[in-house]
Amino acid sequence: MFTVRKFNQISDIIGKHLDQRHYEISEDAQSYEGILVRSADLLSAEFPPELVAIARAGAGYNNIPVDRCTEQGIAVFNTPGANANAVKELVLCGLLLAGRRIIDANRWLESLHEEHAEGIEKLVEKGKKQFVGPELMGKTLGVVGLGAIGVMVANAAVQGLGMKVLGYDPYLSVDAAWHLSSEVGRVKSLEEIYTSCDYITLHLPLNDQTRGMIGETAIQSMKPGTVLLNIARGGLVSEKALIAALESGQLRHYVTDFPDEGILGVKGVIATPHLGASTPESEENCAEMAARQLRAFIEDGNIVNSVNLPRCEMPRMGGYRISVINRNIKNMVGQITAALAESGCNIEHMVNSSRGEWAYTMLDLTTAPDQACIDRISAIDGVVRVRTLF
Ligand SMILES: NC(=O)c1ccc[n+]([C@@H]2O[C@H](COP(=O)([O-])OP(=O)(O)OC[C@H]3O[C@@H](n4cnc5c(N)ncnc54)[C@H](O)[C@@H]3O)[C@@H](O)[C@H]2O)c1
Ligand SMILES: O=C(O)CC[C@@H](O)C(=O)O
Repeated sequence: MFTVRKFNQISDIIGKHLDQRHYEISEDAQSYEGILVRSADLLSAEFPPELVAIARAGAGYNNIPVDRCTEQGIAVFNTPGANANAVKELVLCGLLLAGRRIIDANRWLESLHEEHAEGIEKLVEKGKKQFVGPELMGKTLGVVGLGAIGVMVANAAVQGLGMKVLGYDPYLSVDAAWHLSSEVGRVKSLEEIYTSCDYITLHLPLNDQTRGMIGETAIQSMKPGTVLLNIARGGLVSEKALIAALESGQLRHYVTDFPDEGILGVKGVIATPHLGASTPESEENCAEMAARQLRAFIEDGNIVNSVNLPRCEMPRMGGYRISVINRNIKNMVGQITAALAESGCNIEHMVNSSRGEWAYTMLDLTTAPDQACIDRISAIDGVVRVRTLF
């Protein structure tokens, strides 16, 4: 029996993969092997020694202390693409809201309704000229980050809205490149996005490299009246520079899913309360993918879509499986296999993968290793976690 601690409301579909006979899903357990989380902040959380994996039901994982997890031998997973369509739709909505001044017009209508009991139709026709707003067709959209969401937004804007689209992503994956429409122009610098786009939308992770990337210099190099959309993470944009730019008209609108007390009420801000992934479809997709990955790792040691460990899968073909997380330094596999030989264990199957500074090995053994054998492997310099999976 395993315990999984849930840190947010997560779709009940997780029960399909983490069934009651083998898993207890708890909101307050103190000892647990797995975590399921959405946006809860775990950055300063203390983890129990039994914890082996955290699955983030979503794309961004800046709420998880990934480096600390790796040092403690905890695998971190996310669910790339599982909520991309929901976010794409919110971005398209943001483009339309900002382009056509729909929010201001709606507010005005509500005030008319409060002030006038009748004659609204005449007032509507007279007052509508204040809300003339440009069409999107023919305008240029810059997409920063061409991952699961960025590609969908870029394709929808170029193919469905008739916009010109420029995309920037220095780390574009082969998979994303395959899915990107050939009508989307790829640029090599952010400056090209800033200087040539009417609308700019951000779809990249928040990390030490990207925090505050949209600051005064970036905003000042944009076209006057640019609309900036940020459904990715609030920290990508410097609030001080943003507010000054909205006040001066350098930015016409800031469409964001990450409002706070600093920007709410500022003219030109169109905000939603972190609704990007809040559709039944994406909540289910994310929960299902997160639960499936958690189970594959807890029970079989298999790793798919981890953000800190290499992809590594080996089908179960019998035997006694152990898994090892270690630093990616020389002679680790040699030392692990030597420790097994010393304990009289025969290896039937083995797989080893590395990713940057870390490596992962799974070994299926003919006989169950005893505790002395596990201790011997754990004692190898660079090994941070050894698990028995039988
Ligand atoms: N508002 C929401 O509810 C919501 C929902 C999903 C995702 N998000 C946010 O959107 C982000 C993107 O999600 P995704 O599913 O497309 O992720 P993804 O991993 O598929 O794509 C991210 C892309 O950003 C690119 N990138 C990384 N650093 C970059 C840089 N410095 N400049 C340009 N591109 C860079 C990567 O190469 C990758 O292609 C997430 O990290 C998350 O923060 C928000
Ligand atoms: O869980 C959510 O509602 C938001 C998820 C979103 O921020 C993400 O990064 O995928």
